[in-house]
Order: sequence, then C-alpha cells, then structure tokens
Amino acid sequence: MRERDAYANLALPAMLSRRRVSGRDAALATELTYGACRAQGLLDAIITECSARDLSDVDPLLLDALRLGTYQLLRTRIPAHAAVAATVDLVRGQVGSKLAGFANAVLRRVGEHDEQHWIERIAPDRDTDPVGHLALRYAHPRWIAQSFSDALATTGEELEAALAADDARPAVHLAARPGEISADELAAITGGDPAPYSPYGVHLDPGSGDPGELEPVQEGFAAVQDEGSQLTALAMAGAELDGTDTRWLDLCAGPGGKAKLLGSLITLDGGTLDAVEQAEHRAELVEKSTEGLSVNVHVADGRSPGLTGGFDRVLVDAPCTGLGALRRRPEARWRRDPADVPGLARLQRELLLSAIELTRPGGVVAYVVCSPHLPETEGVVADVVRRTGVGTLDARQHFPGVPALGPGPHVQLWPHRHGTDAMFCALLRV
Ligand SMILES: C[S@@+](CC[C@H](N)C(=O)[O-])C[C@H]1O[C@@H](n2cnc3c(N)ncnc32)[C@H](O)[C@@H]1O
Repeated sequence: MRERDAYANLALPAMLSRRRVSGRDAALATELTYGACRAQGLLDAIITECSARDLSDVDPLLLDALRLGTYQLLRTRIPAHAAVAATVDLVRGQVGSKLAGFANAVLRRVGEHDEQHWIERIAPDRDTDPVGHLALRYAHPRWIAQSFSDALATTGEELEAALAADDARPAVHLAARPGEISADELAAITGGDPAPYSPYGVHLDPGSGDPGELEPVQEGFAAVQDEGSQLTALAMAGAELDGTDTRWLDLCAGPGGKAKLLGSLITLDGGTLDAVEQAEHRAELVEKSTEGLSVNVHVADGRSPGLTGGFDRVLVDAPCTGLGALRRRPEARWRRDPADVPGLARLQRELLLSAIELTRPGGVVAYVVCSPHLPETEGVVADVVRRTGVGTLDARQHFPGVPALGPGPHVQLWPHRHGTDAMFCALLRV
C-alpha cells in the first residue's frame, strides 16, 4: 500500500489469491494488513516513543515491519514472543540482519505495556485537548477528528462514539434491485439481515466473505451499497413534487450505485434516468450496473453536460473527501489532505449550480456527499441557496423511520448513530 499508493481492499485480495493464501491464513493476513493500515498514526506514535531514532530516519520497509509487529502486540491475541520473533525474522529476511537487533529492541519495549497504557502516556491531555486526545486514541488524523467534532458540535462523548465507530470494521450492505427481488428474499438467500431503514437494504456480517461472489450480486439483482447511500437516493426519489415526474438526472453517476437504484425505480414508473459521468472508465461501470434499465449514460462534465434542461429530479452525488466512508477503506484516513478541500468545495458548488440550471421550476435537486465535513456539506448548500434563492426542503421527512436526524433541514447520517456511512443530504426546490 505504501509503495504503490494502492487501496488495501483491492490490492490485498488480489495478492492473497495470486499466492494461494486462503482460510485462516488469509483472514490473519487481512486482519494484520487492514489493522496496521487503519491504525498507522497511532502505531507510529508508539513506535516513536520506543525508538531512539526519528521515524523519518527509519528504512520504510523496516517501519512497515515495526507497524505490523506493534499491531500484533497491541491489538491481537498473538503471544508477544511470537509477534516479536516473526517480525524480527521478517526484518532479517527483507531488510537485513543488521537491523534485526533494532527491531527486536523496539518491539520488546512496545510489548512492555498494553495499548491503553501507551495512549495514556503519549496522547494529549483529554481535558485540555479533547480532540487531540481522541484523535490519537482512535487513530485518526487530528484534522479529521476536528472535522467530526465541528459537524457534531461536541468534543465529548458523542465525538468519542463517532471516532470509535469509524475505527471499527463495518458490515457489508447490499441493495436489492427494486422490481426484481425483495430485501427479505435477498436476506434469506445471502444469510444476511434486512436493513433497519432502507426497504431495499440487507446487512451482511463483516467477515462473511467476498460479496461480489454472491449469486444475486453476480446476476445483477443486488449490489454492494452502503445503506446510507440507498437512503439518500430514495430521499431524492421520494421528495414531494407537483406535476410531471418522468425525467430524472444523476449528474455524478460513476460507478453507478445510485444510478442502479434510481434507474430501477424510474423504469418501473415508465420514465428515464440520464446518468452523467466525467471519467470514461467509470461511465462504463454505470453502463454495466444499469444494463436493461431505462438509463442513458453520458460521458460529460456535469458542469456543462450539454443536455436539454427541464429535469423533474436531479441528484448531485458530488466528488468529495470521502471522510464519511473512511471505515470502508483502511488506509484512506492517512491519505486525505485538508489542502484538497477548497478545490473540491468549488467543484461541488459548480456542480450544484449546474444541477439547479438543469431542473424545471418546481423540480427537486438532491445534493449528496459521503462526508460530514462542513465546508463540503452545509457550506456548499448555504452558499448556493444564497446565490440562487432556491428553496430548502426538510430532508428529514424523506428518511422515514430514521432516528436522531438533528435539527434539520439537511440530513447528516453517522456510523455511530445509524450504522451507515456518514452521508450528507440536502433537498432543494427550484
Ligand atoms: C461520489 S462519486 C459518485 C458515486 C455514484 N453516484 C454512486 O452512487 O455510485 C462522484 C463521481 O463524480 C465523478 N466526477 C468528478 N467530477 C465530475 C464532473 N465535473 N462531472 C461529472 N462527474 C464528475 C467522479 O468521477 C465520480 O465518479
């Protein structure tokens, strides 16, 4: 992951299958890889405390091995002597015998205490710097912990719950394709449970294997999709509307999760969904996921897609930092850069303005991001509402049965409150 900037959830399964690692060995390799990637900042802070050298002077391969060893010592039940011996062997084989002694010394020091002790010793004081303390404890970069704190308007217990939930391995969610299979049928076939809020959702256990192998997914009757994503698409489809309701638009459609759900619904109702995606390879994924549905895919920039306006409903599922879906990508939190936010917020504003342009008077625009970061959520919507004078709907009404939606009018979902990714949704009336 470090060398190639690869995604753990894509690179590791491919590597395991190439090397024919399966069963319990594959499960252990996955636990160690995902765990060490996810906890990297915390592991590095502890390794720094136990090392005479600055981490920037430590050979990158050696540092990887130390992270794996520290993870085993602090977060698994692998006996300490085995974790140290295996890591030292790894260093000897991969980095060289000269550094094996250094690795041994660092890991022995790490193993003198448990994780709790190390956190108490190195984390900022909870009373004077609660965000810094919780960021370290739950292995999040400080700016992301601060962003969650700002969105929740707390530095207390709920921030802790949010960071803890974001640090846990999530359940896989499936969406049943409307008109083809019900959530109950899908749950029965896959051994999952019907989701609490989405009428199309099913939850699988975190360790239940590759969902892409499930028959209903292979046959296109179901897709892997976070329940929060399903709920935002359903809010767009369900918002009250007078007049015609046959032309829908998805302005940022790749890879096609929401387009599949919306396309299924509008096809059942005899209308059409236009799906715009800028990246050609992602547009191809939209084509694939909406095969057989009344969906037209366009490779275009959503800011000027060249389509005839007058749409009844438009979804802007804008590109964003993805801070709301970090739990699904082990390494992601350490790769995000706050310097990306202003550029993304500008693009989000431009896409939302374009969506409003393309919507008929009285039509509905849904603005969605998988992030709780205020400059990408409330900030973008407030700015566009002020500039255009469009109306704001109470989005909470279109998340039926979902508790703890706050003061509105926009909806922010959270892993610790709803078991979903932290999706944001605003509904606007043109
Ligand atoms: C958050 S993802 C959309 C996820 C999708 N709606 C789904 O449910 O599967 C944002 C998408 O917007 C695309 N994108 C980025 N800039 C764009 C632009 N200017 N116009 C259209 N699409 C764009 C990205 O390539 C990415 O596929």
